[in-house]
Amino acid sequence: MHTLQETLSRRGVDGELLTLIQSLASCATEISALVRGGALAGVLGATQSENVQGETQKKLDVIANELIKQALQAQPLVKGVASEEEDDVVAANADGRFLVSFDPLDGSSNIDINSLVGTIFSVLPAPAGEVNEAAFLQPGENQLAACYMLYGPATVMALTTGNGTQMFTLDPKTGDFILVEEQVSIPADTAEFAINMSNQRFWQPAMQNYIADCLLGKEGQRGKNFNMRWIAAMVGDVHRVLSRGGLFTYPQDTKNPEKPFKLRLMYEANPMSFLVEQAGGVASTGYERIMAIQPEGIHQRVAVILGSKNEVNTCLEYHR
Ligand SMILES: O=P(O)(O)OC[C@H]1O[C@](O)(COP(=O)(O)O)[C@@H](O)[C@@H]1O
Ligand SMILES: [Mg+2]
Ligand SMILES: [Mg+2]
Repeated sequence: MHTLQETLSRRGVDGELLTLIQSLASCATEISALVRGGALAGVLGATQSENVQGETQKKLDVIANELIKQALQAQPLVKGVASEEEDDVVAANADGRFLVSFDPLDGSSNIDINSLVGTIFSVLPAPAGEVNEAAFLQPGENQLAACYMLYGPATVMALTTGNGTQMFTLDPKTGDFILVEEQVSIPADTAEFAINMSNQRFWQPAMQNYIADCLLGKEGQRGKNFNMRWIAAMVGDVHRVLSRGGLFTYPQDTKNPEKPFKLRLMYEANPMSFLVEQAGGVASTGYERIMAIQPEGIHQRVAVILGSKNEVNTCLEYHR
């Protein structure tokens, strides 16, 4: 049994980064307890407010955001934070070395139906000078660490500091995250895809054709039958991909011409891409590697295709 701290020390992770990751883990432990309390913890339902993206905030979105924001502002190593639920960058400590972007509660539509939700973090180095939006606009390749916590039947954390992807499970008795997998490895081949099929008529031809060929199964040119899953929480879908392989995508669509992409680069696509690549998978928009994108805004959205290497590469061939 190795705790998060023991594991990161043994792996030679920089002591300050280790301290920061422990703060992130503590936030997740608190959110996990609130999620478990459900209606009894007063965390279900919506608020009257909208976030910067025009989405109605759930109570738990706001509670998790405040909890994480306050914990990170109190952490001397953190210079600033950017959150899905904050319009602008929030300054923390001028001497801090790290910038943290986060999705406090991913899978918001699942909260009230007692289904999977999670939290996603991305850690970047803080440049010298003022903390403003420009400081955060670094490609995903610059990430020092990325992790998600999934509040499911068990609370789990997938973490990378750029040397493989590790998986931990929260021990409810001690409150420690315990190492359960030292090197996650996504199988290169899969017969499972994850996409919101209700948007099918709005996809671009490349994705239409790729999914159509998967659906033809054994009789089609792919020559095998595919299974489909959709959790409606990226944390849940990516966790399945890390656990048993698969292809997950939220592609470009024309449903709302002002919003051709759904997932956010800085606190969804980039950290998940880092975790997937470090587990041997691939993460692309269809046309470029997600982690190579030069961001233009903290709430920027991108198309995401990630998961098992050979399957994602097959999907990318349809985009060429
Ligand atoms: O409602 P849809 O179209 O199925 O979208 C589900 C997607 O939206 C998200 O829930 C967006 O994240 P938030 O819940 O943090 O806004 C993803 O986690 C998920 O993959
Ligand atoms: Mg999200
Ligand atoms: Mg969210």
